Amino acid sequence: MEGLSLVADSRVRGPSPRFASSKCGNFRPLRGLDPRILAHSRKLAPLSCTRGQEESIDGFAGVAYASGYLADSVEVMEWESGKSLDDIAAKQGIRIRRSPPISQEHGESAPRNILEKIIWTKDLEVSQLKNRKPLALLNEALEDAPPVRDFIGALKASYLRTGMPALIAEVKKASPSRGVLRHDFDPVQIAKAYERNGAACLSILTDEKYFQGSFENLQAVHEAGVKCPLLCKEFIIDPWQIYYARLKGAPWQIYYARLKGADAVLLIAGVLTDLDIKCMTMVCGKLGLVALVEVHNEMEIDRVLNIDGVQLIGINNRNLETFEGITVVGESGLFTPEDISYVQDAGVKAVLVGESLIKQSDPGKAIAGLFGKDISL
Ligand SMILES: O=P(O)(O)OC[C@@H](O)[C@@H](O)c1c[nH]c2ccccc12
Repeated sequence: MEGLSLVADSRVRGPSPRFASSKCGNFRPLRGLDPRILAHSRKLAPLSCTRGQEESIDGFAGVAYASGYLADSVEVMEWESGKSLDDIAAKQGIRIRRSPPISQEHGESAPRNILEKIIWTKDLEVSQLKNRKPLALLNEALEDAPPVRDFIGALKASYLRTGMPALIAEVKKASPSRGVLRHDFDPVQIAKAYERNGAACLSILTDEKYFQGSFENLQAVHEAGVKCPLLCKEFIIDPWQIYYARLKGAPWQIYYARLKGADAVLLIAGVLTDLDIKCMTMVCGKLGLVALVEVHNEMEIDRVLNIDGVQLIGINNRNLETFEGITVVGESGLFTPEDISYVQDAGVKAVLVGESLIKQSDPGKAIAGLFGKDISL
């Protein structure tokens, strides 16, 4: 994220009764991995989902719920026993509400911080896009999707080659906190410059409203023949978005052009519950994508380390510890070779950098400045 400031204003509070009342059917079919809503949106039987019934759920749900341990997870059981979703999220330290409370008396109606604001916008966007491109279509189109590239493999190879943290260079036009970072923004040109100058992977912002990114940028970079694996930098709140990231386009276009997709997606632990992350990681695995799971504090680190299948963690605070078997990415606010050494000494094997590169007149050449040496050789 843009840093801790995004969530700094959040206060721990009790669950909003919005979801408590959702037991009575008063909820919107937008919540990403809530099984009841998933079932609702796909016109399937609601979640008294036993293992036998999961067989009848195809596509995403077939991945996420085919596994008994998910259906039997504490979160699902809590949900079934009437606990509100906000309550479950709050217990995990998540203070971001997925959408505005239904009425004032059910909680503050204004977003508490910029991250919450972004998520509320995303919630609406996804619901609209979902109607236009239903999951079933995307799932079908996956058969023609191009092969994915090995995101973690590229990071490891770069680290071994240079002895320095591998660089995930971010193609980022703007951010809510910094405004427009670069006016003459040509995503393909920047991506190619990053690649030429030693980036191991690229991160492409796809959020339009707050970061002025787009899925078209992702598509354009891939189609331009950039070989670096691509991270789709999106606020994922719904597994549908993972399919969309992978396909990078409307499913019908698949029949006309062989589109190439993202190789990795971002999952933000400050927004997603453990079950969300578990399910989405499974979906990623099924689609051949890697999930970069982003954490902001120790509680999130603890949560994520307890989730099976997480291979890549992005961390913004600097109290890094050793995470065996997991590649740690140091994210955000890196400007100098000293910053790179600092996170390297703390144990990261990769860094994710946007602003300090994108603002330079030549973002590609800026890589050598950031690392204190040419890492393209
Ligand atoms: O521009 P910076 O400070 O180098 O940060 C890059 C990247 O870490 C940041 O853009 C980011 C990290 N996590 C995110 C989630 C969504 C959008 C953006 C982000």
